[in-house]
Amino acid sequence: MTQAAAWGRICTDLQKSLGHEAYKSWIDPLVLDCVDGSVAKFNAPTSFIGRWVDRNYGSQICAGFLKEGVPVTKLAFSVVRAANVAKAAPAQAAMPATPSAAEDELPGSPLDPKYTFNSFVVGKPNELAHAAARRVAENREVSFNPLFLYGGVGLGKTHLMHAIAWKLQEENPGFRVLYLSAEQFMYRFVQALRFKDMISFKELFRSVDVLMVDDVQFIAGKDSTQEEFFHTFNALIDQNKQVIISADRAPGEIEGIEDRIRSRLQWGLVVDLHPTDFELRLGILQSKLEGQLAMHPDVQIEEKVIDFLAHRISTNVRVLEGALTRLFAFASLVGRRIDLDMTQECLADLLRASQRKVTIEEIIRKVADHYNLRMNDLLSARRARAIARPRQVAMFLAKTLTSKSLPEIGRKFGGRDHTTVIHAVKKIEELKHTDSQIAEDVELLRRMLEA
Ligand SMILES: Nc1ncnc2c1ncn2[C@@H]1O[C@H](COP(=O)(O)OP(=O)(O)OP(=O)(O)O)[C@@H](O)[C@H]1O
Repeated sequence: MTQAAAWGRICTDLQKSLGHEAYKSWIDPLVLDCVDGSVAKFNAPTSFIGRWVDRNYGSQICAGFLKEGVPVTKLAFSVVRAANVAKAAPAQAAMPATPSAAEDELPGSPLDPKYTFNSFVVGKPNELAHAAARRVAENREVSFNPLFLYGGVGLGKTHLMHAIAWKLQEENPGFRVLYLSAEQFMYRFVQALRFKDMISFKELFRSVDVLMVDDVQFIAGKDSTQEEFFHTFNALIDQNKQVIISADRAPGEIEGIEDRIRSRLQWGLVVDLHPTDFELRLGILQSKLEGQLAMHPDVQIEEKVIDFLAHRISTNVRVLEGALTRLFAFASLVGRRIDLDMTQECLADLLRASQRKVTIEEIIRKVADHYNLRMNDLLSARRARAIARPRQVAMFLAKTLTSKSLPEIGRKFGGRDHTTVIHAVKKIEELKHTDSQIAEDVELLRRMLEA
């Protein structure tokens, strides 16, 4: 089987799962160059498209390759400008030029049809950001200007931005809504400078009804781009045109931007998307599960897997989504039902990476609380069983839940020798099999510490 044929079939699946619009905007412009080891190398018309695909569809594409028997774990993108893409296409016969051409005509970034308010799951951590986004999208009156949305990686900023853009266009046909990344803003600006076309650039950006700039932290440290952005921003706000900005941190925390810009960004409403909680992750997984089940009707999944994922993968929603995609691709490939064993086997790397880092201090505190002791008791030289046993439990947990060496653990427990730690670990290993109370205590503490 050739790589091109495999990629062709992956494209067919992607077209079905993403829908025509998203496929045309993001996947169609890519050309598979080759698969080199575990890396699939693509040519893309812009680095933005490459990064977007990697972030949003990377795990789905890797899962597609896996299903085709090609163990790809990473994607790499080289920028090949529109005119050269077709020439540089050994693996894909015909390369439609539409998206790159379209990109030249339209200054905005394409919107993903999947990112709507309907598909956005609301929970406590994002309810304010969601409410503000809806208000701006549904109200004709400009209420907060600018609306500044910020939050950590993969928490749904871009999803909300696209949802606003879709809603604005739906409610106000003919409205000029311009959505683009800060990187694209810079790219347009540099092009305008290069081709001495600043007048058209300024006219274009000042003629929109709504300007939406994603990932604005990108312009930090880029002085001329900032300057131009500031003028565009001011001109639009002065005309009472809505401006919506997103970033990975609050305006006050973006280093490398001028104070006047920072203060202007804070004029309107600044809202953040907090890290997800268990309930929100569960809700998101359940909504994404429907899509996976529709795509893989042959695959069955045990309900507790969803709970397990929501519990264990708390880093960000993109990783959570990627985990589900990978599980379904794997299950469909091997024809097995998704249960906890398969989940742990298939997602071992993700689960390891998202495991919370537990510190020895936390362990000592939790164990002391659990046995109604003071932390100092565990660090002391006292040998009474009521203190020595909990101390051994704490040492055992320090060895199994952290990557600290035996001497380091000994030092943290009141300067003990590493042989004392070895003895404690062995003792608790034994007692776990013979003393059900100890086994229960260790399990309970482990869960509390890893939660
Ligand atoms: N509340 C939510 N409901 C449904 N899907 C969500 C939610 N939050 C995030 N997602 C999904 O998680 C993925 C990542 O979200 P998105 O790209 O919007 O994150 P981001 O905050 O813009 O990340 P980055 O900081 O990397 O730019 C997307 O597929 C998005 O649909």
